[in-house]
Amino acid sequence: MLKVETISFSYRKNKTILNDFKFTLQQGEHLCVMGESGCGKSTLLKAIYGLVDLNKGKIFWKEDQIFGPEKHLVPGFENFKYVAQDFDLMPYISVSENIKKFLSRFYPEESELRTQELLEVIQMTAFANTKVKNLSGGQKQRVAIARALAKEPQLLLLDEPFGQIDNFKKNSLRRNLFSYLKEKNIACIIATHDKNDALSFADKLIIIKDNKIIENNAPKEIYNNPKEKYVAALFDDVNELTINNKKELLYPHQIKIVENSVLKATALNSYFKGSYWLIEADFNEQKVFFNHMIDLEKNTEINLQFL
Ligand SMILES: Nc1ncnc2c1ncn2[C@@H]1O[C@H](COP(=O)(O)OP(=O)(O)OP(=O)(O)O)[C@@H](O)[C@H]1O
Repeated sequence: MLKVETISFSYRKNKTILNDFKFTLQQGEHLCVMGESGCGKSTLLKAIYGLVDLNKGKIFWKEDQIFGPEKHLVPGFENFKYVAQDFDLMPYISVSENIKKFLSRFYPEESELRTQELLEVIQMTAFANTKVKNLSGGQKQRVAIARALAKEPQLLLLDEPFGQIDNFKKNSLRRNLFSYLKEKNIACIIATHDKNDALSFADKLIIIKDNKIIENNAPKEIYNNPKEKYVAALFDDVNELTINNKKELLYPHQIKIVENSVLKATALNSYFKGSYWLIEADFNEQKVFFNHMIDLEKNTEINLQFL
């Protein structure tokens, strides 16, 4: 189990990046970390892996304390694997060889089987013999994940793991990888901007704002009861409306057009989203965004209902 005990960290004096961060994670659990760019997601992963020296607090994995480079000369904690945004692969050898480098040379048959298994997880079997230098950014990212899994870690730290992968591949890869991790009971912490990583695959979600953890809960709870616009906006376009002198946060799917209502609005723009349209409208001089099956002409008068 991971215990992050009230840690603080800054790269420079007077600029705290992680301010009193505190949370736990059980073996096999998946945690997503979200927050605006520069809020400290990558720094948190580095701190957990032992790549920085904390100003305050302690981190434990089970009974072992994780130390930074001052006390632990070989960077990184041995039971963890960290896939950073720059993947650090060996460019002049093949995809298979990159994975095998991390497996035992003394058991070539097992090593081959394990490599095949991991190639399937990252959907790169067809590229087994391709040199890494000839891969795209997204393919390199997948090889880096496979390499991190070669010697099964107890905790996998992933920084924007699908950032360079196209949507088509991303969804099936995500399903593959996270079910593989669950099957092997490998805990995972993912720094991400992608709500799908959090909503569909994480057991827990942490949200960072102004260098502090402002949410730590099940993703569904945070999504359904966002405390503030910052939180809701990580998931979707969000409307912050003043209704009867009270501020309300509504996602676009929580507003719909009805035949009659006292809530009058005027359509301004329609944006095609594939299976629906996102309508921008004026509601009492406030902008509202909501989903609708068809597009609306500019200046169409509409009646709204808030769900
Ligand atoms: N090596 C460093 N030295 C000094 N400051 C740094 C260093 N690395 C990051 N920072 C600063 O620390 C803050 C947090 O950076 P970090 O990379 O952790 O953010 P992030 O949430 O992962 O961002 P993104 O979503 O854009 O990847 C930023 O203000 C960044 O400029």
